Amino acid sequence: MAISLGSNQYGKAENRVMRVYRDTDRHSIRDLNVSTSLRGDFTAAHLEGNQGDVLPTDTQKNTSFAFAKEVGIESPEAYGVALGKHFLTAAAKATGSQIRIEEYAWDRIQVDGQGHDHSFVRRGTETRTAIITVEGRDADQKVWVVSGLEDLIVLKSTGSEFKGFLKDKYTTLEEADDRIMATSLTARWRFNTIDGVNFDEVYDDVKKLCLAAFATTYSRALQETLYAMGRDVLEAHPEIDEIKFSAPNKHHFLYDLDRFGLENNGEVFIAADRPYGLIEATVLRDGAGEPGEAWTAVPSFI
Ligand SMILES: O=c1[nH]c(=O)c2[nH]c(=O)[nH]c2[nH]1
Repeated sequence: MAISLGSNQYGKAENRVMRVYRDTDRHSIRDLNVSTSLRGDFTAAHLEGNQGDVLPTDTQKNTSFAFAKEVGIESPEAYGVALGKHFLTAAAKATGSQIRIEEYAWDRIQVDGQGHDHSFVRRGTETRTAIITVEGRDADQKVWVVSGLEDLIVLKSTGSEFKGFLKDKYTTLEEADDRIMATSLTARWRFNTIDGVNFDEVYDDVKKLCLAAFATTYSRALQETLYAMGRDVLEAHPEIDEIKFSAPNKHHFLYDLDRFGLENNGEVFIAADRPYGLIEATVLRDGAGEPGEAWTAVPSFI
């Protein structure tokens, strides 16, 4: 029985390329998920174990990041065309390349009606939540309302550091004076009353206050930013006794472009997936009323 190699292609999937344009204090960002693949005559790799014609997927990854700097990301299409053409010159046996790009859309965080210079919110990702717990009946009846939001994705391209931390023999993390800080925020806030509360208005305002605190707090750690958000919410809303946050630290690592003779002054980052720091905190009012059963229906920390 004759057996032969059929269609094949290979490449690097899901390069998470973050490009920051920081020529002025008003930054802009392009956030892409880039997958590259090459087709052509790669028979020798499949049949003979010969890699002589194979431009490694690792090189394709590096090129995706290097091009974010060298070519820039004016549009995903223009960047993709440059990348796709390049691979056909770099790999002689390639007869075709395909670059698939997903772009994540970010809006500037609005602070006092103005788009912030370096703080962004991912367009339309968050879910609003509400957990209502009722105990007993008649005069003894108790109602607890916990409102919340999930997956409010925010990023600031400067105005964040992390340094002076405890170090031991396993510490390798470098101190960061200026880093990207990003998280997918979950928050839940517990009301001390339901009388006369306009829950829609409160939701909008809590979200606005959290975004503004994220944007305007110079952050020495995500912990400090969460506390600032909680403080601002409790100060503005006497009907809320407690707010809990869960915030994955969505790490963005500077991509090492020195190796290709390119400078990277905080412009090209790889957005890491896992592992991530998970920072969680409760901010509560002095003399906060008893939570009763309010939190029992709420999964994990919050
Ligand atoms: O904001 C941060 N908080 C931490 O606790 C921490 N730990 C870490 O490695 N990076 C960070 N960043």
